Amino acid sequence: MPGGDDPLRIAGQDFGSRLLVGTGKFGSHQVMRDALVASGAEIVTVALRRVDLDRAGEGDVLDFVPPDMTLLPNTSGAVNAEEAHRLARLGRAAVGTGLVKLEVTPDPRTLAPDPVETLRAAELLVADGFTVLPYCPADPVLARRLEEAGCATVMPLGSWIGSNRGLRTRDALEVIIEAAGVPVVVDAGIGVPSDAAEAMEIGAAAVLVNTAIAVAADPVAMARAFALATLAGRLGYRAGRGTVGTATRAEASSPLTGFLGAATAGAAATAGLVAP
Ligand SMILES: CC(=O)[C@@H](O)[C@H](O)COP(=O)(O)O
Repeated sequence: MPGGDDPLRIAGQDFGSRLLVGTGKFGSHQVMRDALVASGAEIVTVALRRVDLDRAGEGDVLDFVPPDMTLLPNTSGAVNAEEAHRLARLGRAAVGTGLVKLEVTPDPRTLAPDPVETLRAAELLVADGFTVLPYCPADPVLARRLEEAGCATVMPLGSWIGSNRGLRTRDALEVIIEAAGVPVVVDAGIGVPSDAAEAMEIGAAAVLVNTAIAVAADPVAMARAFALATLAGRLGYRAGRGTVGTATRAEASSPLTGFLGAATAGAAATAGLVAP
Protein backbone atom coordinates (compact mmCIF):
# COMPACT_ATOMS: atom_id res chain seq x y z
CA MET A 1 0.00 0.00 0.00
CA PRO A 2 1.54 3.37 -0.96
CA GLY A 3 2.71 5.27 2.10
CA GLY A 4 2.25 2.37 4.56
CA ASP A 5 0.48 3.69 7.64
CA ASP A 6 1.12 7.30 6.61
CA PRO A 7 0.00 7.85 3.03
CA LEU A 8 -0.47 11.22 1.38
CA ARG A 9 -4.15 11.11 0.43
CA ILE A 10 -5.32 13.45 -2.31
CA ALA A 11 -8.91 13.20 -3.50
CA GLY A 12 -9.14 9.62 -2.23
CA GLN A 13 -5.91 8.42 -3.83
CA ASP A 14 -2.95 7.35 -1.68
CA PHE A 15 0.67 8.16 -2.44
CA GLY A 16 3.83 7.00 -0.68
CA SER A 17 6.01 10.01 -1.46
CA ARG A 18 5.31 13.47 -0.09
CA LEU A 19 7.65 15.12 -2.57
CA LEU A 20 5.99 16.40 -5.75
CA VAL A 21 8.31 17.55 -8.49
CA GLY A 22 8.18 19.82 -11.51
CA THR A 23 9.64 19.26 -14.94
CA GLY A 24 10.82 22.72 -16.02
CA LYS A 25 14.35 24.12 -16.38
CA PHE A 26 16.26 20.83 -16.64
CA GLY A 27 19.27 20.79 -18.92
CA SER A 28 17.84 17.89 -20.91
CA HIS A 29 14.83 15.59 -20.88
CA GLN A 30 17.10 12.69 -19.94
CA VAL A 31 18.50 14.49 -16.87
CA MET A 32 14.94 15.38 -15.94
CA ARG A 33 13.92 11.74 -16.15
CA ASP A 34 16.87 10.58 -14.04
CA ALA A 35 16.10 13.24 -11.44
CA LEU A 36 12.42 12.28 -11.34
CA VAL A 37 13.38 8.68 -10.67
CA ALA A 38 15.93 9.69 -8.00
CA SER A 39 13.34 11.88 -6.27
CA GLY A 40 11.04 8.92 -5.63
CA ALA A 41 8.17 11.28 -6.46
CA GLU A 42 4.88 9.78 -7.52
CA ILE A 43 3.26 13.02 -8.67
CA VAL A 44 4.90 15.06 -11.43
CA THR A 45 3.64 18.39 -12.66
CA VAL A 46 3.97 19.44 -16.31
CA ALA A 47 3.05 22.80 -17.81
CA LEU A 48 0.32 22.23 -20.36
CA ARG A 49 1.81 24.91 -22.59
CA ARG A 50 4.96 22.70 -22.90
CA VAL A 51 3.02 19.61 -23.89
CA ASP A 52 2.52 18.60 -27.48
CA LEU A 53 -1.25 18.46 -27.16
CA ASP A 54 -1.65 16.56 -30.40
CA ARG A 55 0.98 14.05 -29.25
CA ALA A 56 2.16 14.13 -32.85
CA GLY A 57 5.93 14.36 -32.44
CA GLU A 58 8.54 12.25 -30.69
CA GLY A 59 10.61 13.70 -27.88
CA ASP A 60 7.81 15.49 -26.06
CA VAL A 61 8.46 16.10 -22.35
CA LEU A 62 5.75 13.56 -21.50
CA ASP A 63 7.77 10.83 -23.22
CA PHE A 64 10.39 11.23 -20.48
CA VAL A 65 8.09 11.05 -17.48
CA PRO A 66 8.20 7.48 -16.12
CA PRO A 67 4.84 5.85 -16.86
CA ASP A 68 4.18 4.82 -13.26
CA MET A 69 4.13 8.46 -12.12
CA THR A 70 0.88 10.40 -11.75
CA LEU A 71 0.80 13.37 -14.11
CA LEU A 72 -0.41 16.64 -12.68
CA PRO A 73 -0.87 19.05 -15.62
CA ASN A 74 -0.60 22.69 -14.61
CA THR A 75 -2.07 25.84 -16.11
CA SER A 76 1.16 27.82 -15.92
CA GLY A 77 0.94 30.90 -18.15
CA ALA A 78 -2.76 31.52 -17.51
CA VAL A 79 -3.50 35.11 -16.50
CA ASN A 80 -7.19 34.78 -15.65
CA ALA A 81 -9.81 32.19 -14.78
CA GLU A 82 -11.03 31.68 -18.33
CA GLU A 83 -7.54 30.98 -19.65
CA ALA A 84 -6.88 28.53 -16.85
CA HIS A 85 -10.16 26.74 -17.59
CA ARG A 86 -9.40 26.54 -21.31
CA LEU A 87 -5.90 25.16 -20.70
CA ALA A 88 -7.22 22.63 -18.20
CA ARG A 89 -9.82 21.39 -20.67
CA LEU A 90 -7.22 21.04 -23.42
CA GLY A 91 -5.04 19.14 -20.98
CA ARG A 92 -7.81 16.82 -19.90
CA ALA A 93 -8.48 15.93 -23.53
CA ALA A 94 -4.81 15.42 -24.37
CA VAL A 95 -3.41 13.90 -21.20
CA GLY A 96 -6.53 12.09 -20.05
CA THR A 97 -6.57 13.18 -16.41
CA GLY A 98 -9.01 15.28 -14.44
CA LEU A 99 -6.26 16.35 -12.06
CA VAL A 100 -5.10 19.91 -12.53
CA LYS A 101 -2.63 22.14 -10.75
CA LEU A 102 -4.27 25.51 -11.06
CA GLU A 103 -1.91 28.43 -11.62
CA VAL A 104 -3.15 31.92 -12.45
CA THR A 105 -0.19 34.30 -12.43
CA PRO A 106 -0.80 37.57 -14.27
CA ASP A 107 2.18 39.46 -12.83
CA PRO A 108 5.27 38.51 -14.87
CA ARG A 109 7.65 40.02 -12.33
CA THR A 110 6.63 37.97 -9.28
CA LEU A 111 4.47 35.25 -10.85
CA ALA A 112 2.35 35.82 -7.76
CA PRO A 113 -0.92 33.89 -7.92
CA ASP A 114 -3.94 36.15 -8.42
CA PRO A 115 -6.20 35.37 -5.45
CA VAL A 116 -9.44 36.57 -7.07
CA GLU A 117 -8.92 34.80 -10.41
CA THR A 118 -7.58 31.67 -8.68
CA LEU A 119 -10.75 31.35 -6.60
CA ARG A 120 -12.94 32.04 -9.63
CA ALA A 121 -11.03 29.49 -11.70
CA ALA A 122 -11.24 26.92 -8.91
CA GLU A 123 -15.03 27.30 -8.84
CA LEU A 124 -15.23 26.92 -12.64
CA LEU A 125 -12.97 23.87 -12.67
CA VAL A 126 -14.65 22.08 -9.77
CA ALA A 127 -18.03 22.65 -11.43
CA ASP A 128 -16.55 21.14 -14.60
CA GLY A 129 -15.51 17.96 -12.78
CA PHE A 130 -11.81 18.63 -12.29
CA THR A 131 -9.80 17.64 -9.21
CA VAL A 132 -8.23 20.99 -8.46
CA LEU A 133 -4.91 21.61 -6.69
CA PRO A 134 -4.51 25.40 -6.62
CA TYR A 135 -1.22 27.28 -6.32
CA CYS A 136 -2.13 30.20 -4.07
CA PRO A 137 -0.76 33.00 -1.93
CA ALA A 138 -0.02 32.04 1.66
CA ASP A 139 -3.29 33.60 2.81
CA PRO A 140 -5.33 31.72 5.41
CA VAL A 141 -8.63 33.29 4.32
CA LEU A 142 -8.12 32.40 0.67
CA ALA A 143 -6.98 28.89 1.59
CA ARG A 144 -10.24 28.37 3.45
CA ARG A 145 -12.26 29.76 0.53
CA LEU A 146 -10.48 27.42 -1.90
CA GLU A 147 -11.19 24.46 0.36
CA GLU A 148 -14.85 25.50 0.60
CA ALA A 149 -14.93 25.73 -3.21
CA GLY A 150 -14.09 22.03 -3.35
CA CYS A 151 -10.34 22.03 -4.04
CA ALA A 152 -8.54 18.78 -3.24
CA THR A 153 -5.52 20.53 -1.73
CA VAL A 154 -4.21 24.02 -1.23
CA MET A 155 -0.71 24.88 -2.42
CA PRO A 156 0.49 28.07 -0.76
CA LEU A 157 3.79 29.55 -1.83
CA GLY A 158 6.92 29.47 0.32
CA SER A 159 8.45 32.31 -1.71
CA TRP A 160 8.38 33.40 -5.35
CA ILE A 161 8.54 30.67 -7.97
CA GLY A 162 12.11 29.96 -8.97
CA SER A 163 13.62 32.18 -6.27
CA ASN A 164 15.04 29.38 -4.09
CA ARG A 165 14.44 31.69 -1.11
CA GLY A 166 12.82 29.14 1.16
CA LEU A 167 9.88 29.55 3.53
CA ARG A 168 9.50 33.35 3.63
CA THR A 169 5.81 32.82 4.44
CA ARG A 170 6.34 30.45 7.34
CA ASP A 171 4.05 32.16 9.87
CA ALA A 172 1.12 32.20 7.46
CA LEU A 173 1.84 28.62 6.37
CA GLU A 174 1.54 27.51 9.99
CA VAL A 175 -1.88 29.15 10.28
CA ILE A 176 -3.05 27.57 7.01
CA ILE A 177 -1.80 24.13 8.05
CA GLU A 178 -3.50 24.35 11.43
CA ALA A 179 -6.86 25.22 9.90
CA ALA A 180 -6.87 23.13 6.73
CA GLY A 181 -9.12 20.16 6.18
CA VAL A 182 -7.35 19.24 2.92
CA PRO A 183 -3.65 18.50 2.38
CA VAL A 184 -1.44 21.59 2.38
CA VAL A 185 1.31 21.28 -0.23
CA VAL A 186 3.96 23.96 0.14
CA ASP A 187 4.82 25.02 -3.39
CA ALA A 188 7.39 27.37 -4.91
CA GLY A 189 10.62 28.86 -3.67
CA ILE A 190 11.80 25.82 -1.76
CA GLY A 191 15.52 26.22 -2.36
CA VAL A 192 17.41 23.57 -0.42
CA PRO A 193 16.50 20.23 1.16
CA SER A 194 16.35 21.77 4.64
CA ASP A 195 13.51 24.06 3.40
CA ALA A 196 11.54 20.95 2.47
CA ALA A 197 12.29 19.40 5.86
CA GLU A 198 11.16 22.62 7.57
CA ALA A 199 7.87 22.65 5.67
CA MET A 200 7.23 19.05 6.63
CA GLU A 201 8.24 19.64 10.26
CA ILE A 202 5.59 22.36 10.63
CA GLY A 203 2.98 19.92 9.37
CA ALA A 204 2.71 20.39 5.62
CA ALA A 205 1.28 17.31 3.95
CA ALA A 206 3.75 17.57 1.07
CA VAL A 207 6.08 19.89 -0.83
CA LEU A 208 6.45 20.67 -4.51
CA VAL A 209 9.95 21.40 -5.80
CA ASN A 210 11.14 22.21 -9.30
CA THR A 211 13.80 24.88 -9.68
CA ALA A 212 16.03 23.81 -6.79
CA ILE A 213 16.40 20.35 -8.29
CA ALA A 214 16.55 21.36 -11.94
CA VAL A 215 19.23 24.05 -11.57
CA ALA A 216 21.44 22.21 -9.07
CA ALA A 217 24.93 21.32 -10.24
CA ASP A 218 23.89 17.67 -9.93
CA PRO A 219 20.10 17.50 -10.31
CA VAL A 220 19.95 13.75 -9.72
CA ALA A 221 21.85 13.97 -6.41
CA MET A 222 19.75 16.97 -5.38
CA ALA A 223 16.54 15.07 -6.14
CA ARG A 224 17.68 12.30 -3.83
CA ALA A 225 18.57 14.85 -1.13
CA PHE A 226 15.09 16.34 -1.37
CA ALA A 227 13.53 12.89 -1.09
CA LEU A 228 15.43 12.19 2.13
CA ALA A 229 14.78 15.66 3.58
CA THR A 230 11.05 15.45 2.88
CA LEU A 231 10.87 12.08 4.59
CA ALA A 232 13.01 13.24 7.52
CA GLY A 233 10.80 16.28 8.03
CA ARG A 234 7.68 14.15 8.00
CA LEU A 235 9.15 11.66 10.48
CA GLY A 236 10.20 14.53 12.71
CA TYR A 237 6.72 16.04 12.57
CA ARG A 238 5.12 12.74 13.48
CA ALA A 239 7.60 12.15 16.29
CA GLY A 240 6.38 15.33 17.98
CA ARG A 241 8.67 18.21 18.79
CA GLY A 242 9.69 18.73 22.44
CA THR A 243 9.01 21.98 24.29
CA VAL A 244 10.83 25.04 23.04
CA GLY A 245 12.87 26.75 25.75
CA THR A 246 13.46 30.45 26.32
CA ALA A 247 16.24 32.48 24.76
CA THR A 248 17.76 33.31 28.15
CA ARG A 249 18.01 30.06 30.02
CA ALA A 250 19.53 26.62 29.40
CA GLU A 251 18.02 23.35 30.48
CA ALA A 252 20.82 20.89 31.21
CA SER A 253 20.69 17.85 28.97
CA SER A 254 22.21 15.63 31.67
CA PRO A 255 21.16 15.68 35.32
CA LEU A 256 23.50 17.82 37.45
CA THR A 257 23.02 15.59 40.49
CA GLY A 258 23.18 11.84 40.99
CA PHE A 259 25.84 9.25 40.30
CA LEU A 260 28.26 11.29 38.22
CA GLY A 261 27.90 14.31 40.50
CA ALA A 262 28.69 12.14 43.54
CA ALA A 263 31.57 10.45 41.77
CA THR A 264 33.02 13.81 40.78
CA ALA A 265 32.71 15.08 44.36
CA GLY A 266 34.38 11.90 45.62
CA ALA A 267 37.22 12.20 43.15
CA ALA A 268 37.77 15.81 44.15
CA ALA A 269 37.90 14.82 47.81
CA THR A 270 40.36 11.99 47.08
CA ALA A 271 42.57 14.45 45.28
CA GLY A 272 42.46 16.66 48.38
CA LEU A 273 40.76 19.46 46.57
CA VAL A 274 37.77 19.60 48.91
CA ALA A 275 36.89 18.11 52.25
CA PRO A 276 35.30 14.66 51.87
C1 LIG B 1 6.60 23.59 -11.74
C2 LIG B 1 5.72 24.36 -10.89
O1 LIG B 1 4.61 23.99 -10.63
C3 LIG B 1 6.23 25.63 -10.38
O2 LIG B 1 5.46 26.63 -10.92
C4 LIG B 1 6.20 25.55 -8.93
O3 LIG B 1 5.50 26.55 -8.36
C5 LIG B 1 7.53 25.24 -8.35
O4 LIG B 1 8.26 26.34 -7.94
P1 LIG B 1 9.84 26.26 -7.84
O5 LIG B 1 10.34 26.19 -9.25
O6 LIG B 1 10.25 27.52 -7.13
O7 LIG B 1 10.20 25.01 -7.06
